[in-house]
Amino acid sequence: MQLMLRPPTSLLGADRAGCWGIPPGPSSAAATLSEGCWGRMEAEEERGWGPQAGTRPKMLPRSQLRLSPGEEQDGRETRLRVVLRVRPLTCTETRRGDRHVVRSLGNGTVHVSAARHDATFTFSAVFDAGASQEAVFEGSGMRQLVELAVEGFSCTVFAYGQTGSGKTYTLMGPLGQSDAPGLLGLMQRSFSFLLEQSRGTGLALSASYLEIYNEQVRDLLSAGPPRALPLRWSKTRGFYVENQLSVDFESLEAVVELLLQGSQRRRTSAHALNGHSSRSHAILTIRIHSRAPGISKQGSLCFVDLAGSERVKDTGSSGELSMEANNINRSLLALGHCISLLAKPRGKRTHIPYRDSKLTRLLARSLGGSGVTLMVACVSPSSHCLSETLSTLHYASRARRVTNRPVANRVPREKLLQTLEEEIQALQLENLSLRQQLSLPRSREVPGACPGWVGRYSPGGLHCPPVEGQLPAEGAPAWPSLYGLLRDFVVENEQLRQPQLPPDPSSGDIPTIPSRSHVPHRSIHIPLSHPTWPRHPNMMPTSAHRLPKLPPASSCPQCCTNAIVSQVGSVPLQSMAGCGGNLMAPLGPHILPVPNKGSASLPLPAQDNVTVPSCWLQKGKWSQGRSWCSLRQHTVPQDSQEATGTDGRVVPSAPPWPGPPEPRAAGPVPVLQWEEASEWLAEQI
Ligand SMILES: Nc1ncnc2c1ncn2[C@@H]1O[C@H](COP(=O)(O)OP(=O)(O)OP(=O)(O)O)[C@@H](O)[C@H]1O
Repeated sequence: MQLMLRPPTSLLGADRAGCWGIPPGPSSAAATLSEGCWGRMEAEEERGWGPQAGTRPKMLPRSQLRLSPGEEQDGRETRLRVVLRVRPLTCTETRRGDRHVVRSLGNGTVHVSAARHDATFTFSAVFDAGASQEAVFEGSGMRQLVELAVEGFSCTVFAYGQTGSGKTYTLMGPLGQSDAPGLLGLMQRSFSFLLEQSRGTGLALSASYLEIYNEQVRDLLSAGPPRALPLRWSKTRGFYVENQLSVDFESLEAVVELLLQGSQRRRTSAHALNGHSSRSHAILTIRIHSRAPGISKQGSLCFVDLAGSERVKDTGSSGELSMEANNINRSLLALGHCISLLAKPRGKRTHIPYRDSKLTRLLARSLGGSGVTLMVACVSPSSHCLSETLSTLHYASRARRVTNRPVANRVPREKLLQTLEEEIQALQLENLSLRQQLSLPRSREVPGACPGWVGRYSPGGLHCPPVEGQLPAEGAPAWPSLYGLLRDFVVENEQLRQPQLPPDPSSGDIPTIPSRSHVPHRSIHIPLSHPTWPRHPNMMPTSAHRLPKLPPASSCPQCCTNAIVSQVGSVPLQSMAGCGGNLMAPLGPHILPVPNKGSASLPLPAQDNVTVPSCWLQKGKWSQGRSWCSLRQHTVPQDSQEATGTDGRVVPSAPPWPGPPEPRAAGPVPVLQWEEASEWLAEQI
């Protein structure tokens, strides 16, 4: 699909033609943006930057939008950017003889005039009825928002306004009219720009689409009758929807098709003010995972098409329609309440009642959180809608005072790896110092073991290049090996400290143990019952060593074939968990299982969502796509769950996963979630 971002004049004419009355006054108000990043734009708006009537939208130089890998912008207070769009009068309004009561004065200012209501409001940009879809895309700052999402920020654009004020039109344009590219909305233009950005940069893109209908969260992409999905909260992720379907895409056609499919499933009805009124809030989220080597960022771009506020007497709703309207109004009220509280200076803010509605829970990050947010307020210029218009304008003005502290999202895996590496390094240094005190050799080199391993994890050389064939390749999951190393160092540490332990046959060299008072004591938390934890009655560390949960390596049938060799550590391993006893290494180097990239046992990012390739959405592939969910369950062999080990040998044991301490039977167990692991690790270290 070719997206023409600058529509021919004829198409713009079509946009304005027909029933739509174009008001007199300033020509197409396209905002002129300051040059700089999002934060700078806001600062300059404060100094009077805003839309200039009649000027062409100006694109920001890309170089100025790029954030450095250090993200020096992170955490800085940034205001919500609020722009206003005034739609043209509809046929009905024109026929009725409604007057224009909303006029753009330029410079981001809009004037509302009516008998007893005369008011002026200022926004970051104002688009009057003549503004094209392109002008809104360029002038609203949407392009910058996409760029920030690519940089790892959680970006949200939400359209707010009375029913029939043009929210859906602004975000999606008239859906299904692919022959009129000039009418494409912010979404399609953003997709197109995003895909342009992703070319050759290794971005992985996926989309999810849900609606909040009558306070129920429903997946718009999953097949079958809509069913409510649970909304959960976690310390690291905040509020999130569990089991939401997420679909990978690589082309504009694919994502536009998803948008179309989802929107067709969304609840809509006709009422007096809109023949195709949305009865639910819709949230389409694009997740952007940058796979560039070095820095791994995970941004998101979220489009929120709020259902319109409505006065039941105006819309003539009754029965189901009126119940929907009540739910819509209630959630918008909760949103307004949060915005009012968030508009206060940070020091004076009280508790923000995000939990009052599903909508505010899902928007928590975008409002007062760590995201970057654009609000497009939509109004009708009609005198008939005056009070609703004023209400929207007040609402939007208040939203301008809300501030966020945007923080770019790094993939948790990165943090996890970094923390593990730091722990390993610290432990290694400590063991070295213990060995010095015991007059032992500096390290227990095992003849024939790979030198690269030690090189990489020597105190000063955590990041030395790996030796080919012995370490995980670039992009391969390194952390199972890091866990193995950490465990080895912990065991060695305990051996060096505890005289009653049997000497390590591989080194045979632990003479005396210093008293604890002589050595600095470190506490590394490792779950003793972890499958890779070597069980020995005498080897139980006195400090509660606990490692973050790991998926049982046993689940990966290939892990043995992909084993890597470690020469660090010397615990007499009878067998390694998850390798069915094949990895016995009582005297030699440890063999640590490295599951294949993408194998079922590996924790994948974003596991709360079920990700399927977009092709599965095609007819006939749904069942396959859905059943993929169940791949997240895998089997742990019985032997890896037993913990005997009274003979001084290390025997694998079943790990009690945090939660209810039920003994787990052999069979499917849940795969570790990255979020859980990193969360727990963060808590423990
Ligand atoms: N800027 C515009 N130019 C031309 N037509 C518009 C514009 N804005 C809205 N419309 C038309 O107005 C009608 C109502 O718009 P839309 O459905 O987008 O409103 P809405 O705010 O999403 O309403 P609801 O909240 O009820 O879903 C549609 O027919 C749409 O095509």
